[in-house]
Amino acid sequence: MDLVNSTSELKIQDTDRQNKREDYIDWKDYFMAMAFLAAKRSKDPCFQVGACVVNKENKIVGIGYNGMPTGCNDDDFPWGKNTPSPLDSKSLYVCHAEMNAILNKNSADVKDCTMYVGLFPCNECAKIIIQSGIIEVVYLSNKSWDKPKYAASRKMLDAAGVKYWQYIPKQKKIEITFIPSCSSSSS
Ligand SMILES: Nc1ccn([C@H]2C[C@H](O)[C@@H](COP(=O)(O)O)O2)c(=O)n1
Ligand SMILES: [Zn+2]
Repeated sequence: MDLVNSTSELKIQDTDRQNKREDYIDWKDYFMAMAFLAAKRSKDPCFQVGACVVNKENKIVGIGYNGMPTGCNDDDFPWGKNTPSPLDSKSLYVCHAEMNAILNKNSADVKDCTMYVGLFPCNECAKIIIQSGIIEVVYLSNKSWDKPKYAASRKMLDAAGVKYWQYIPKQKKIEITFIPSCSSSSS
């Protein structure tokens, strides 16, 4: 790029920086993205699920992902499924993302909060969601919708008046680059 072009490009960028950014992510994409980022911590080889609990002031009060309970070493406990012995199957051990997000809360309680989660909650998580006072669940995928545990989950959430709805993100992808933006505005 020659000097003239790069100077005019800089001028355009400087003018842009006088105004508020318009391409920031909205709250819902932000909270769902936080759930997806948390999921990246999961060691599950098949499903990485994350959940993010948000209060009425749009503050995150809990975040979690699916993983082995504290003290149960990820390398010693099984990650397989449908094993000859059920004792060797992850499902008896893994704490679901929803449960972890609620238990990890940094507030006194999660009453009247909304949960953002990558997968629709199972029946066990629905019980914990209801008992914790969460009033809304926003989920992205409902891949196992017809399985009994998800039907039971809906039945309980409906009875308890917990609202749930599928979120369609505004953007397909949110990229994180570990390079500061506005780095050329040195003066
Ligand atoms: N809403 C959900 C659903 C599943 N998980 C976790 C639990 C396992 O690590 C994995 C797959 O579960 P499966 O369908 O095989 O019982 O995903 C979760 O955290 N939250
Ligand atoms: Zn669950």
